[in-house]
Amino acid sequence: MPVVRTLTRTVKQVLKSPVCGCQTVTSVRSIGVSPRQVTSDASFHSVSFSEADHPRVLITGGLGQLGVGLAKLLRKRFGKNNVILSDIRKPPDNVFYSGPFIYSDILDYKNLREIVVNNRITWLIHYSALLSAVGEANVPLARAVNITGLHNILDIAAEHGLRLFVPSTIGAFGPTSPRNPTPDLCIQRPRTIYGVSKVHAELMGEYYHYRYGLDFRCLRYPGIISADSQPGGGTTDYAVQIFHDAIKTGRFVCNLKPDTRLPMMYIDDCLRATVEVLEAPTESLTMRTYNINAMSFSPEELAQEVQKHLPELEVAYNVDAVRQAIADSWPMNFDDNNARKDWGWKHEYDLPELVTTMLGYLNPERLAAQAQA
Ligand SMILES: NC(=O)C1=CN([C@@H]2O[C@H](COP(=O)(O)OP(=O)(O)OC[C@H]3O[C@@H](n4cnc5c(N)ncnc54)[C@H](O)[C@@H]3O)[C@@H](O)[C@H]2O)C=CC1
Ligand SMILES: CC(=O)[C@H](N)C(=O)O
Repeated sequence: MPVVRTLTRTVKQVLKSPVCGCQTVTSVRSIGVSPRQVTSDASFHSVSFSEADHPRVLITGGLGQLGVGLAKLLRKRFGKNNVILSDIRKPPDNVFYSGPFIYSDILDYKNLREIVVNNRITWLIHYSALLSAVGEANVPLARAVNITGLHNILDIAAEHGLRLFVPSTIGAFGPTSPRNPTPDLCIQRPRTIYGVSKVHAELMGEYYHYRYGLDFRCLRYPGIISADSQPGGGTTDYAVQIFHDAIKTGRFVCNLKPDTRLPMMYIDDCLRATVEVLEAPTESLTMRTYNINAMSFSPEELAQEVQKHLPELEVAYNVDAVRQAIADSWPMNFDDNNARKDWGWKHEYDLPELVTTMLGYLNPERLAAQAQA
């Protein structure tokens, strides 16, 4: 009975929480006899009113394709020092000097908890993961990072009353899911460790939400395309590489078949969606995991669009069997009507806009001028 009372109290506290998610709740790991227990009212600093206005954000796995861009966006909104990037890799100079950075291995529960406590974190954005292709190449590591790491994140978020964002992916669906289009709720039987771990994250996050009142928010991202950051080993990476090769060598060898259609999105739309769902009023969220989408195309269609700007571009195909099998099991089109209806999701970049923007950004003259500035 005391456990039930604690949980009921926890849920009530969370429901009463302010927008920044600055409430403190009882440790989930402490529900048993965990030595990791901290008291629910542990408070090491007094928080002034103006500081409490903004969330204090920690981004895990922040040195990958998406983290640095998200930190930049959030720092503009909440102030440089309110957003901490973390990773297990060494940050390049430009990242290190642009705002707070901290080493954090998500497999180290105590270290993670210390960072959250010492920095009075209120929003946790959990980007650490091994993506689809690298995950298949090292299943034990993918299982550890994507599943054990997530357990640490969930417990710390619940224990400290954080608002938790964990991205999922089109890869959370499999060959038995409806593929054209794929709705939010349908069969999910992915055949990659990456997909399995993301379905696990969706379900565990939702379970912690309903069981412990955790403010869990999750978007299923399509393949993300960015100019100033490199993808980390996924199946959709070709859609970034084509731009670099088109400009550098005028020749691109694609590792997927020409007609492999997948949902895709420009990074600015992805990061904006992330901020929007994080800021959405609780009552607008009828679900905790949403599909979001912008466009769908095949390598052939993308190449044709790039060739409108760079007609000399030559494209050849050398199919990678692992990536092709993964892509063939993923959605071709993504149904994101619930996100549009509930919290007003609207993409800004379609295929022509994406290609113009990517080529404009990677224009050698622009990059040279930027390097000199
Ligand atoms: N980029 C994309 O196209 C998509 C990304 N996502 C999700 O968005 C999130 C971010 O994606 P990206 O930035 O593209 O990933 P990425 O692979 O580029 O970066 C992941 C980061 O996690 C870090 N990491 C690995 N092990 C770690 C550990 N033990 N502790 C702390 N950090 C660790 C890596 O050092 C890396 O910097 C991931 O969860 C991914 O699944 C979802 C769908 C599409
Ligand atoms: C779509 C994703 O989740 C990622 N880019 C991958 O291809 O693994």
